[in-house]
Amino acid sequence: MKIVLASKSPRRRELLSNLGLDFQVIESNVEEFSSEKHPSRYVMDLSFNKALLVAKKLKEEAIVIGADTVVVIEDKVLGKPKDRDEAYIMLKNLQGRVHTVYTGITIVRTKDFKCVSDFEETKVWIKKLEDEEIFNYIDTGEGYDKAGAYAIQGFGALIVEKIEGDYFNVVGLPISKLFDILKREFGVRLL
Ligand SMILES: Cc1cn([C@H]2C[C@H](O)[C@@H](COP(=O)(O)OP(=O)(O)OP(=O)(O)O)O2)c(=O)[nH]c1=O
Repeated sequence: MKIVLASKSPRRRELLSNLGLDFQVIESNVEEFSSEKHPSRYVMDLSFNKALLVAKKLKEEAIVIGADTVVVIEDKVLGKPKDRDEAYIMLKNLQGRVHTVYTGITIVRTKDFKCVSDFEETKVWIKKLEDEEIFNYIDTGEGYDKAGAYAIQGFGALIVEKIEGDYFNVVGLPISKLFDILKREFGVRLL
């Protein structure tokens, strides 16, 4: 069965490639908007929009995977920072505290448009940071296209104290949950 990743994220691509999976990438370029208020429903809704848009364009039989990641602190949902000031505000808010990373995933089968959505959540503790450290971190440039303005897989590893839950979920794709769904709901076995 052909597998399509509906994402422009190089991280998601790399995580799937690491598993030796043969798949195609088609960006969805969908507008990232959802009226859902709860983070878990919000990320599932956006992942659904991404996967469905790509699935509708395909002529052949395939399984399409969409995902969306946000950082949530108290009731605030943080996406990607639009500039340096916003990155600073996000990191200042995250430092010295715990937050939750939510990733929603949706799998759509083009044959019958069976859709399954789920989400994963991981708690992340960021160390207390001096302003100088925050600015130096922003200057690495790696946080701009990442939810919450940091990348745990890069220099961000230096500012993370600990996590509770799936690491890959923070990077943007909860691989273990994804394969459970592929096996259970679509009969796709990878092991
Ligand atoms: C918190 C965190 C997020 N991220 C990334 C994962 C996601 O790619 C990104 C959140 O943006 P998303 O909107 O989820 O994804 P995207 O725009 O990169 O790609 P697409 O919509 O095409 O699938 O933040 C990290 O890489 N490391 C981290 O530590």
